[in-house]
Amino acid sequence: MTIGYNLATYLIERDGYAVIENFLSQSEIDELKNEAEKLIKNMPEESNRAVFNTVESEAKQNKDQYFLDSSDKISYFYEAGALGPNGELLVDPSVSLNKIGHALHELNPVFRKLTFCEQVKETAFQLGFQEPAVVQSMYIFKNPGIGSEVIAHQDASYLYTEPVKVIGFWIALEDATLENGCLWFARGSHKGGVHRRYIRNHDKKSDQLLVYTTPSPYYQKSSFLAAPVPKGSLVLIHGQVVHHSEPNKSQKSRHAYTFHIIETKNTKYSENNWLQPKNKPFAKLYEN
Ligand SMILES: O=C(O)CCC(=O)C(=O)O
Ligand SMILES: [Fe+2]
Repeated sequence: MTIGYNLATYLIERDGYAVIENFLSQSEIDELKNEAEKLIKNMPEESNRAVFNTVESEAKQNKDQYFLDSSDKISYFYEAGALGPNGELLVDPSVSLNKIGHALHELNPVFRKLTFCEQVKETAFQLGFQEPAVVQSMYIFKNPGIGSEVIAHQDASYLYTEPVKVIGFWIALEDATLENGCLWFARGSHKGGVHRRYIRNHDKKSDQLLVYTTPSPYYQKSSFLAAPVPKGSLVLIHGQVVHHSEPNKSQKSRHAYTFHIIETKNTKYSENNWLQPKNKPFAKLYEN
């Protein structure tokens, strides 16, 4: 590891994010990428395919029970341009996916092993987590030419606890560059509270199962700094820091594995969050 935990903790407090290079070795990267390839080979039948796009189809996504149901499954989310009206693939399967989620850390042995490894536990411990739980995980593809933008957001809008204590572990499995859609951060934006929330809709007459509490605030492009990182890097993302990524217009993919941990000690996990524990509590990081 090229930066120590004291520095990482300091940077997260100052900027809202920190990069730890060489968090994964090449063989660990290969293991995760090979496993993702196997998952692609097992993709669902046409009739069970869903699109994930944060830009055009907020409303569509809200209606989408598929998203809600993915919390305890290995579900596949496609790029908007990848599927025809009947779920038929319009592009090669290897570049069709936006992401796979949200329970890889529970259900897939390879992703489980990495998520609950000593290095991850040590990182959470150094960041001051006392009883962290892993709540969700995603394999993000950001495929060449088709990988869509992720609009500016705070992770705490989705994974709200009181008080707020959520950290994203975002691990680059390929070099993330300006060209292929690296992360961008509004430095210091984690200090201004949670700007809006994404919650379960209590209006049972509405066909929107999930809603934002307010429209997205306007975030000035000029306040964001790019965070290009080499493969193997861990980017630690404070739950309140505003971040986004551009579409991938390059010829190179930008695979990443990401998961989120919350503090469970002396916090309350919001019952309004889209993601709720089903049948069993969230997996405690130190006990697995
Ligand atoms: O990979 C991306 O482009 C966005 C990921 C993200 O927002 C997250 O992991 O919290
Ligand atoms: Fe995020």
